[in-house]
Amino acid sequence: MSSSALTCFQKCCPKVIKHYPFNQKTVPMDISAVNALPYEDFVNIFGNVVEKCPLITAAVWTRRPFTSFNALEAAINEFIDALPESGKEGILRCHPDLAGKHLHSGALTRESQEEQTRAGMDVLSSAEASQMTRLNEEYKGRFGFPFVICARMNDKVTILRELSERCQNERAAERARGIGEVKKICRLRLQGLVLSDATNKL
Ligand SMILES: NC(=O)N[C@H]1NC(=O)NC1=O
Repeated sequence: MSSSALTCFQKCCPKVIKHYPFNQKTVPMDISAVNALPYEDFVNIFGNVVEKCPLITAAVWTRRPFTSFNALEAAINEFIDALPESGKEGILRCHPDLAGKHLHSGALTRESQEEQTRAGMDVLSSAEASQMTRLNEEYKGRFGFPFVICARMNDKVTILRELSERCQNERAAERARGIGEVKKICRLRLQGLVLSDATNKL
């Protein structure tokens, strides 16, 4: 972070600054602190609100100033909605499998690791783990992109049920459904970084 931006950010949000660097967990900042961030810091902080898609964050930076948390979220969602279907599928392909090999090897992003662990993906019985692997493969074979669901809004029972049911859908419906889940994941990740609008109007 440049020194002028750091000073500005310190003024805006003194509680957050002690948590620098930002790739670690931080106290949520207010929207004026978000608007004061230079491009590099903005991408460092928000680059993974859509899993492994910092391009989205980089593009959305040009939409500042954001009037509120909801405006920031809306800018991200509008960017996603404007993508061609191939771009939306690309976003889905950036997501790791639920309960996949990377969960146990520690190769997931911090956010994904936390979400999957919270949903109990790391403590599946061997029967559940085999079912998950089989259905994940079936899903990818049918659609050409991985099954995506907001793990923090589900548990292992609902995830397995949804995975099994959604394998039966049409590709376009599943693409739209997966993108809807990406937006839910994004909203929850943003809530960990930015104060919500009740406390946060410009
Ligand atoms: N495949 C998939 O849904 N992955 C994810 N879902 C979620 O909430 N975090 C993820 O990494």
